[in-house]
Amino acid sequence: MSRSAHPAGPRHGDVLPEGHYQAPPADLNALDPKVWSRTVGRDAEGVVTVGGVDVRTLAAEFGTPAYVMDEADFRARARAWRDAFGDSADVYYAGKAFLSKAVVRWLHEEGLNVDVCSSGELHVALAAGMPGERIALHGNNKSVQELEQAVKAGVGHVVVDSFQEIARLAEVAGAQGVRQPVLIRVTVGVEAHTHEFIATAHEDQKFGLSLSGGLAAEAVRRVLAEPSLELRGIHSHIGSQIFDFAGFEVAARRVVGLLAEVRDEHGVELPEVDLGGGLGIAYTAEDDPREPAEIAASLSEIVRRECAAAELTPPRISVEPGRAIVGPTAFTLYEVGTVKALEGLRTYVSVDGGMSDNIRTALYDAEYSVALVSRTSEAEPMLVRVVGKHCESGDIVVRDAFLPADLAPGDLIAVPATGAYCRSMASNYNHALKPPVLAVADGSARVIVRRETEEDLLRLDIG
Ligand SMILES: Cc1ncc(COP(=O)(O)O)c(C=O)c1O
Ligand SMILES: N[C@@H](CCCC[NH3+])C(=O)O
Repeated sequence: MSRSAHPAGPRHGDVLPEGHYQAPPADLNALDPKVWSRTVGRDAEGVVTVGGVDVRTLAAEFGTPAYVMDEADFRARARAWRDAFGDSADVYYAGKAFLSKAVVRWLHEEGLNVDVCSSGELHVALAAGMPGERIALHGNNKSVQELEQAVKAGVGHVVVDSFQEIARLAEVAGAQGVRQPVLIRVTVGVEAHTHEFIATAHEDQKFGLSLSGGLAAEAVRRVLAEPSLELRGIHSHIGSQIFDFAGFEVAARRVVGLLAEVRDEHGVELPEVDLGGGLGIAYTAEDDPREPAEIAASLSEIVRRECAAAELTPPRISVEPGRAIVGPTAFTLYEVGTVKALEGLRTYVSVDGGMSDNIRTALYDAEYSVALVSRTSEAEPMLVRVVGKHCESGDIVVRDAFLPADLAPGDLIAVPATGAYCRSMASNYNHALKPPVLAVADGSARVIVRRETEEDLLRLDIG
């Protein structure tokens, strides 16, 4: 393995091109616990280990790129959410962040529920043994078939999102002779401080029924009029990767406002409120997420206070964290293929994956960090852009970061905090094969989602 330096790459102190980067970290070998999962560390030789297994062994045994998930960390985060809310609330893990049978089993064991938003996710949750009543079904355009499957599975909640869906679900539930519990998804009119594509509570978007426009109140009337539907409560999800709690505060106030209106108009006190997910995690050292206990205390207090003001019995709360549970538990392991220093600009480090295994940088301008993990290095910091191998110049994994200047082909690097919305949003662009997900714990690693193969691609392509 060559260890050539790249003297043309920018150095700390140079006038650097415009970008999102921060100053280089004091120690490039350090692994900031903010962005790396709990069991990550370096062994005596400086190789990064997770769950007691070193990354060189993982790469040799399972290949790269690979998503490496720290099972103990996943379970601990799931438990922390469960314990933070205790028996007074329900925690639904948002399966869209990442769903596999192993993960569903861990959630089941740790006492969490699951939210799904397609028949595919529903199928995986059921196949892994999650009881139907601990599953909630979301979606702004659920098909009749999806509704039929969900009702048949006895899902605990269908979260209805349109007038048409209320009518469709009523028919489906009626046909199966079931009274289906539902929540109504409302848009509370909050401008959440996050990327436009992942904000979901402002008025001008596809999700939910607006409170201010009266659609939510009309949805309540329609659900109450359907004998095959049981209105359990109201659902609000304001967006994703949110740090500013003010949005949740406004959302909770407005949702409780609707509960009071429903009581006044229909004489019914709805027993449940779901405040969705969306809590931010640290992708870089600049991010400061809140602990579940603090979040639980704030949300419960807001709902309690608003209910007291409206003279309502506080409803049972549910929340739907996805990213906040799975995001920090995994990193993506890549092998460096080429290192190209551009005089006066930056150094491009190409890895063996890219936008097909992490679309978030291209899609949301998301920021990530990166570290050399197969060894330590005392070389000076070099400003890099980590890019993939796709036929696309926007194929960027980490826009701006620092890696040691002696980085070379064959080195392993890892991008932390890729547990959420990376494997679940992976694509086959350029007929890339989706990487495996490895679960590592107690000194051993196993494949929980296998790597795709070229046969998989050809099996779909029936000529
Ligand atoms: C309805 C709903 N619940 C929960 C989530 C999970 O969000 P996050 O992974 O940001 O916690 C989402 C995604 O934003 C969502 O749309
Ligand atoms: N996929 C998004 C979040 C959307 C969440 C689902 N409503 C992300 O990667 O951040």
